[in-house]
Amino acid sequence: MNGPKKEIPLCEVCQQPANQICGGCKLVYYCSKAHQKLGWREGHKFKCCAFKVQYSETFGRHMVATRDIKQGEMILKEKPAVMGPRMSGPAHCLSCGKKLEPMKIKEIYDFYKCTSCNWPMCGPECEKADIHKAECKIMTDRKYKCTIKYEQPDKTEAAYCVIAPLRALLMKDSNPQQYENIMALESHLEDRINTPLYVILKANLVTFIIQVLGLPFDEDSILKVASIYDTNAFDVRCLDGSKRLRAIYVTASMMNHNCKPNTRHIYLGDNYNLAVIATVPISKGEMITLTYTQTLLGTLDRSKLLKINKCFECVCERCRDPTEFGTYIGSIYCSICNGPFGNGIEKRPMLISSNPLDETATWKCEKCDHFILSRQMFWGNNALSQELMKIRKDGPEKFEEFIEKYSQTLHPNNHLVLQAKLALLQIYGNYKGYTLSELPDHLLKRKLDLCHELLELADQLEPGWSRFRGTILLDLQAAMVVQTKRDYEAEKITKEGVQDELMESMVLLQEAANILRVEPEMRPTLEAKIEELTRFLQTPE
Ligand SMILES: C[S@@+](CC[C@H](N)C(=O)[O-])C[C@H]1O[C@@H](n2cnc3c(N)ncnc32)[C@H](O)[C@@H]1O
Repeated sequence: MNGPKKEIPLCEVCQQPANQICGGCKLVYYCSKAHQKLGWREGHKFKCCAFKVQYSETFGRHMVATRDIKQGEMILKEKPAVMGPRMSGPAHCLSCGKKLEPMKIKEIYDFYKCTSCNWPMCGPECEKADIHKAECKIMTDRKYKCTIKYEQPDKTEAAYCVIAPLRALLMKDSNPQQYENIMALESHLEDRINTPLYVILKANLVTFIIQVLGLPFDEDSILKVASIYDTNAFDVRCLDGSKRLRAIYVTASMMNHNCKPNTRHIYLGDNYNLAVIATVPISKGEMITLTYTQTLLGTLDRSKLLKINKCFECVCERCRDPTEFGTYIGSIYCSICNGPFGNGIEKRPMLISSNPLDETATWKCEKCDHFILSRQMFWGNNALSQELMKIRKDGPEKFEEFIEKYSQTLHPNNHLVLQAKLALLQIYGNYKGYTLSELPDHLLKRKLDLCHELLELADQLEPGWSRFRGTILLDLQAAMVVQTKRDYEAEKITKEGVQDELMESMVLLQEAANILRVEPEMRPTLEAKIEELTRFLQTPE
């Protein structure tokens, strides 16, 4: 594994190498105390540390803006306190987290293994990486050898569940202050202790730490660490999805959830530093929030996930609104109003929850007396999501069929329809045989319509500079450029018309670039697109 490149920080004031970090925001450096004072007077006092942590009975600890925060501002940048593989999954390298492929060793296929503890790794460099040293020594000293071997592609290995907690526990000696910080995070162990997962962890994780490794921890501390991960860890992702890690960021852990969040987060560099970015302007005193779940789920599903995974009941504005800001994302059409007697002219009435904060509440028609029980809604949702999950993502037909098949029940913004539309958005314009230049006119129009529909929804549920809006804008402008070219070739628009439409695309592209350019891996794509469109604007032929 190549070690991360070390960038030398530069002084905010004189741009010379600097070694003093601002203690408030930990984002900027100075070469001296004098320049720190100067930098503060010259404006850093308005930018520094935009939040504080407060406590309330309802929300526990939570982050609040200490000043007005601008859209797109980086509120926090933080190193992971501890990082490890997810609970289970196919074989991954314990050092860099990369998914492993087997190789042929003495006529059989297997992974490269650490020569000391036998855990699958990328190779000798990862085996020697700092992150793996302490755990490797303990396992080796206790003569423990990992038994994972290649059997079939993508076989899920449950053994990974011990590594992340072990790393946190080992910090008690190696970094006691950070260990204390981690142990002071919310755990919800009391809520989880009797769940099937924790019964299993009691058997294997606790046994591994105490009996196999002989470490001096009690059952409670071991399970508490596992539960702290479950409550606070971020699922670290890399763009190509080849790494499966989770990490705890102590300060970012203070961010509470909201179903219409005002931040998004990204991971920077090989060290997976977390950066939190304001997606909308945040006023002084407002809570700084992120989403712990997916915004494109209805309230029934979101609240179920939050209850199971994060042990709380969300009562945010969206959860209290039976229409979810007028999107009706969790609703279905009323089968009576829309049945054989529906006139098809008026807005078709929907079933909405009679009390969205109560998952057992009935779902009632907005117009007539028809209602269904919440469990019927759950069953319906479950059955259709199972059906949707089974659709292979190798072509658009089955997704289009799904939308058509349920069009009398599921309205265009229903969350199940939205999942199908998101899949279509990826296929149209990207998949082989469906690239933008290959799309026939009617499918190019379909792609444009999908972008507009999803953008409208994003404006309600993930407004501003969310990644969701950024990627749809990027998709939309690319499709618009192709449409413009076709319209010009078909002599549907004049040269002036081309210029107008391309300018419109450029505006969208600029907005997408504003949103996405903080993500280092997006920069080359954005630059190439801007250059291409600029060239095209100058010489449309
Ligand atoms: C990552 S922690 C956030 C910090 C936490 N509030 C604390 O005091 O340590 C996640 C936990 O915070 C609480 N929490 C987060 N968002 C919440 C919300 N919107 N309403 C109520 N509790 C929330 C839940 O207990 C959740 O499991």
